[in-house]
Amino acid sequence: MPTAPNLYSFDNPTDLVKNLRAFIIDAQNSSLERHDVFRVAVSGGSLPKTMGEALLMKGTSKEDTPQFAKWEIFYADERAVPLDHEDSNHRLVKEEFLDKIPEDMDKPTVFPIDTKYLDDVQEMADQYEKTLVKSFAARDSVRIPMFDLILLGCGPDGHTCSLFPGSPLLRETEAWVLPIFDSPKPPPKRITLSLPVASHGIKIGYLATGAGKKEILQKIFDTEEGRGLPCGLVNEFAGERVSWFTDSAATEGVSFPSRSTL
Ligand SMILES: O=C1O[C@H](COP(=O)(O)O)[C@@H](O)[C@H](O)[C@H]1O
Repeated sequence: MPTAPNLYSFDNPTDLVKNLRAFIIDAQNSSLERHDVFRVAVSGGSLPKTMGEALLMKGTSKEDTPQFAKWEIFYADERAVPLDHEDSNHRLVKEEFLDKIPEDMDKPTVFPIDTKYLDDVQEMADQYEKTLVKSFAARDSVRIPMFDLILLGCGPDGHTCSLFPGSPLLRETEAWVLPIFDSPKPPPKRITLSLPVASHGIKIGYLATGAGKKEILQKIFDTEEGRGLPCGLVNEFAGERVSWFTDSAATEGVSFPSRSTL
């Protein structure tokens, strides 16, 4: 029976960024100790900017510094658009984070979608799953890949990755990566990690800030209905492995207990 997720609520953006950084570096250090690689799945939306700010802060020691040469970055979801398109999650991650890594630091290995398959999202999802199989199954012979860290966002309707409320995709138990042909939020064609994979990280971090997230956080943390939304399901399956990084504007009115230190 998984225990409850951690809900962190910070009074100012600096504290949030510092704590998010500590959370990511801690996940990195234990992964490198365990298997000398750090496999991370990242989302688009509001996450890449804050993730960039957190990771590009100067470290105070080797233990407090990202070892990007050992990082493998995958996408928790991606839109079926060219990599430089304004809707591309990869473009966001590149502009907000990858392009800003100082010259004297190593660069992570990044796995964007193969844009050869923009017109065939089923094939795009299958090919992306093969990319994951190469990195995970070959080394660990696993049934469901376990990322060292999954960084997620929460839409105002409770969607996470590109798993939307009420979607039949939420019932998937076998596939690792799924195609979406008719996303309720544009663009319609996307690929996404399936729910079993998205909730199977050693650590899972959510970023949800601002008054625009207030209603949905209240629903997810305080109501039965919210526990059935995609973000609520990740909370339920992963329990204490999930940590939410939020601010006071987003948690105003949430009864579920929050903390302001890791
Ligand atoms: O469509 C998407 O939205 C979610 C949530 O975005 P946010 O801006 O509300 O944080 C995001 O996590 C996902 O990657 C993206 O494709």
